This record gives sequence, C-alpha cells and structure tokens, in this order.
Amino acid sequence: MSATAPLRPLLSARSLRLAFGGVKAADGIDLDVMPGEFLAIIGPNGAGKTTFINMTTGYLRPQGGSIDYEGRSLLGLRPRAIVRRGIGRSFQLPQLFTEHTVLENAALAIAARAGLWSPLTPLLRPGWRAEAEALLDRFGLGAVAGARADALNEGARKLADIAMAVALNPRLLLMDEPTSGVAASEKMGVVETLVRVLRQAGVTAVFVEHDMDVVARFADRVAVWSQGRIVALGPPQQVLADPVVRREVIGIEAHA
Ligand SMILES: Nc1ncnc2c1ncn2[C@@H]1O[C@H](COP(=O)(O)OP(=O)(O)OP(=O)(O)O)[C@@H](O)[C@H]1O
Repeated sequence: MSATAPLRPLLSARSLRLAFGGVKAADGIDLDVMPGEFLAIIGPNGAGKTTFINMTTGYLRPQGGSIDYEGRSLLGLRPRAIVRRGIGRSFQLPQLFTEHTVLENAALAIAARAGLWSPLTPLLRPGWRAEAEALLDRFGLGAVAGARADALNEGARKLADIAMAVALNPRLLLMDEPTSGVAASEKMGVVETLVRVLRQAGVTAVFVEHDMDVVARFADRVAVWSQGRIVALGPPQQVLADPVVRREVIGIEAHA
C-alpha cells in the first residue's frame, strides 16, 4: 500500500434498518468508524443508540443494510464470533461477577479469551494472575484488586468492567454509557484513565455518552442520533455548536 492510500474504515455500516413494531430504532444508519478514532454517540433516550451497538455486536439482527468490519461482513455472526473478530463491548450496567474479587474477574476474562476456563479451573493460575494484575494496574485498579466487585464505587466498577472487555484484546470497543452512574467528581478521571489505556493499546472506540463535557474533551467525532437516524456527524466543536443539535438534542438531554 502506498503512503498516500486513503485510510479505510475499520467499521462501515450502510442503510441499517430495524423496527420494533412501529418503532424505527434504526431507520437507515450510515456510519464509518475510522481506525484509531474515538467516536461519541449522543442523542435523546430511545433514539436507537444502544440498538446500533446491539446490531454491531450480534445481539440484534438488522432487518436491512450491512455492517462490515475490516472489510468483511458481520451480519449473521453470533456475539462470541464477533468478539473473536476483534470487537469488544461494555454495557450500561457493568457485567461483573459481584461475589468475586476484581482480580478474579479480570483473570476470568483472560481465561475466557483463551477459551480455557471451566468451573473446575482455578482462576488464579500464575499466568492469568500476572496478566490480570498488569491489566488492573493499567486501569489504576491495582489497589482494589483484592476487593469484591460489589464493594467498588461506580467509577471503579465501570473501569473494571471495561478492563474485562480489554482483556479480550479488541481492536474496536463499543461502550454504552461508560460514565452513567459515576459521580460528577469522578467522571473526568474515569474517562481520562480509559482513554489513556485504550489509546496505548491502539483500540478504536465508539461510546454512547450523555455528558457533553466528556464528549467535547475526549471525542474525535460526534454522531448525533435521533429517531433511528444520524442527524449530525463531525468534530465536537462543530456539532455541539450546531443550534439544531443544541435545541433538539442537548436541550432534551438536559431534562432527561
Ligand atoms: N428488544 C426490543 N424490543 C422492543 N423495542 C425495543 C427493543 N430494543 C429497543 N427497543 C425500542 O427501540 C427504540 C430505541 O431504543 P434504544 O435502546 O436503542 O435507544 P437509546 O438511544 O439507546 O436510548 P437510551 O438513551 O434510553 O439508552 C426505543 O423506542 C426502544 O423502546
């Protein structure tokens, strides 16, 4: 490839459609995610943001359109197959095993990646333990590695959940509201940590976010969702200044 070849999208969605009864949750979504970028998705409740993540990660099947990742279709693949292709996700509510320690949770994700874990396998085998400790250190969670997951505050819980997704070595990570429920005083620290880790690991990120300060500071581009469609897309300084976006999306969000 020549040095001047245009950058190809990592993920490319075209004309995605999905309706639930009369509700058009995806009404012709076209979106390219470029390698290395941090793309924020904003939009009012019910706009179809989570539906897009669910279609991309195999939890929902679109009724029309296409989704390609690294030039190959994702359609018809189950969630586990999509993870193996290099796409991770985190949910709005952290999916941790609450009665286990943070270290055990991380070790479990590492073991699951290798396809080696069974209920009879000791979780803290030396290799997994060392990798889990290193992973938690990267997320600034070393000090709480021995704590039960249900003893963490929400910011640490979100980071631990994302650490488990990162343990699967994704090249693209989709995060559904990584700061929801996190105290205002902790929010920027949580996002700073996760952006630093993801950038160091070369992970491209798409994240649903309701906090416009977070979007303005950390997103390379913002896609605005409304009623199953993308109604604006561009750099945050441009999109967040758009009067229609401010009135129709940010205005609504202020009261959500
Ligand atoms: N499995 C489902 N069955 C029926 N309707 C659904 C399903 N999933 C989503 N919907 C509907 O599709 C629309 C889009 O939902 P979605 O969760 O994608 O919105 P969202 O933008 O993520 O909202 P929020 O910000 O509240 O999470 C909503 O009207 C929702 O009720």
